[in-house]
Amino acid sequence: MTANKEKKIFIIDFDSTITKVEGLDQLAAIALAQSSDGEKIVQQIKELTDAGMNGELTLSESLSKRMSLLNANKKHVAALVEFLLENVSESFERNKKFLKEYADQILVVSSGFKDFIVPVIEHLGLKPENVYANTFTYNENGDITGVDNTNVLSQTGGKIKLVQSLNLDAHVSVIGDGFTDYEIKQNGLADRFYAFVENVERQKVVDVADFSIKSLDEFLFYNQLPRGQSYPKSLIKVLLLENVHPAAVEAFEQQGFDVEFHKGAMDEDELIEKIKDVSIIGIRSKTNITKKVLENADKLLAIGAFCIGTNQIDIKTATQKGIAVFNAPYSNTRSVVELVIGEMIMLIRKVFPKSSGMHKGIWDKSANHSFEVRGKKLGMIGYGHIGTQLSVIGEALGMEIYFYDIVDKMPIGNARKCRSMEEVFNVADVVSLHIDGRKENTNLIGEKEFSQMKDGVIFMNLARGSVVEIPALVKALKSGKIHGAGVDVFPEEPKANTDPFVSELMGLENVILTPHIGGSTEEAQQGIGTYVPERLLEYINNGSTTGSVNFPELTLPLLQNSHRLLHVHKNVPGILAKLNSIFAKHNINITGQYLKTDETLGYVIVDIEKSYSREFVQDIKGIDETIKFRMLF
Ligand SMILES: NC(=O)c1ccc[n+]([C@@H]2O[C@H](COP(=O)([O-])OP(=O)(O)OC[C@H]3O[C@@H](n4cnc5c(N)ncnc54)[C@H](O)[C@@H]3O)[C@@H](O)[C@H]2O)c1
Ligand SMILES: O=C(O)[C@H](O)COP(=O)(O)O
Repeated sequence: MTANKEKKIFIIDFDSTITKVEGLDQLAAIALAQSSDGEKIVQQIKELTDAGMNGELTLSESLSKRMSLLNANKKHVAALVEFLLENVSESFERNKKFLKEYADQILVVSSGFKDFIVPVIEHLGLKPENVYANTFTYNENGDITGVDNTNVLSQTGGKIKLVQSLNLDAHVSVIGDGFTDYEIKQNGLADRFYAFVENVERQKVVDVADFSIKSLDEFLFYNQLPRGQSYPKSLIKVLLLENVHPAAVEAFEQQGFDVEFHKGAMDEDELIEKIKDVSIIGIRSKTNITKKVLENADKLLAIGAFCIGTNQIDIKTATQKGIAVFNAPYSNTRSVVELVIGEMIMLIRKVFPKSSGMHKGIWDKSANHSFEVRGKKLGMIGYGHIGTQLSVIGEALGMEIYFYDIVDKMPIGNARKCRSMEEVFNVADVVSLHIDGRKENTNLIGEKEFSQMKDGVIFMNLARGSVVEIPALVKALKSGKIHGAGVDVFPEEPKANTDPFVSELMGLENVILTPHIGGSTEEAQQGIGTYVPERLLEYINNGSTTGSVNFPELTLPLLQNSHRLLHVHKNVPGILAKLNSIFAKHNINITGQYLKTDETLGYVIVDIEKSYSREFVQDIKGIDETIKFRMLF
């Protein structure tokens, strides 16, 4: 092209680019909703659309075939407009400011129809006079009869002819999802073609594109244009493992992140490979984020444990690398407590052996060795969120509560604090573990501890598999020392539901085995699926570290009319002075400053006026103790 490169024109496709769907397909779905073979016809129309977009059919062939199948009128078009307004691509909705500001330079060129395009682009602040598209023809009843055939866009090669006729003397960028969008560039009428894959990815189109973009934000970022996101979220990879709740996937996708979801956990080798381009990872209890994994995680900003326990994460290394870790400290507390109560009653009544007998035709009606929980002593090791909640409900069932915690805890209700585990073991009819999985707790309960318990005790572990020596538990069960056990967590757990489970506890009488489902209720998972992404997004979008398990906690005001500098550094004396001297050297006007430190980390947030130089940013990054540095605006 020989053109005035100073002037920039943006040609944007409509269907599946500005909106999430193809307008004509959707019109067919609306118009044929009541028809008996409607679904079949809609499918045919979709296939014809695709064939046109992929270049397998000429556009006029695709359009005329689709029109002959369509049976729509003005009422359906109005319903379509309503639908499209609800289904504008997220990144276009996000960047209305750019669209409005650059409206004179944006041309919407589409083989769709002005009848539904114009109301949508007006909603985005674009100009109707800059829309080049087809129009329907209607009869006197308002039924669509066809297309205005005099419009070049109804013909094969229509977009090329149209752009040719515009004689654009400018640097032209085309953004679209279809092959016909690429053809504008192919015919020398544009400088760049961007394949837009936020809604649909057509390989044939991606293959010929100069760039493939997952959002409008990416286009604006590459072209240094005003945008709603300082760094396009579609370039930020979020890896969600272990079947976290769909609410989590939705939370990230809604904001335009590049989300990858897996049902199972990943082992170390897989993770080492995967983590390289991941910025946020979401896991549950089965994925170990080890030192080796973290050594390969140079882009990683945050880890979300979609559960309570964080012992599967090497927190020390994460902190040294300036990676913030979040969890859901109480979203599944109640679910665990309910399972403990349920199992405790089943175990003390010996319900499971009786039930298994019944399935084999054995009728064993007897009260022998079956008890109520009322009046019994419930002993807990660990009196945190779960322990205290269990304390309340156990007491409501008429139990006496005893507990031991390494931290001094206030007893709830009539619960009694013990000074050692042994004191609890000596007195309890039911022992339940509610400690965390820190290294020091590995094999905390073994032969010695079981021997300190009362004969015929009920033992429950719904905390962590690593805290109990399984051979010792098996021995105590076989000897009758333990009357029944409920075990939900194991030293070795399958990574996925398809992997087998093996344990010495299998086949023992009055032992309830559950596959680590203490926190697996719809309610808990829904709560966690909302809570953890909220924390992660607050951190990524705003810098707030509310609820972080390893970062100094700071809840920051929303960023307004400033740029925010987030500086994570080793907590040694003099960093603030170094930062301030750089601000002074570059004459930076500070509009807000926040600082929080703990033993290892310092976290400084500075809001500054928008103008600053590249050298200023380099100077900040150059501070020796810098661990991580980000700018938000
Ligand atoms: N089975 C499941 O699905 C499931 C679900 C949720 C939580 N959990 C496990 O339950 C654990 C407890 O959860 P929480 O929310 O109550 O955690 P929490 O952190 O609120 O409470 C743990 C308590 O244990 C105490 N503690 C740690 N080590 C101890 C020791 N050796 N002796 C005595 N006390 C000790 C701590 O001081 C703390 O008060 C979690 O860490 C997690 O591992 C399992
Ligand atoms: O730490 C927890 O919250 C529990 O162990 C539950 O873990 P999960 O999410 O892997 O079921």
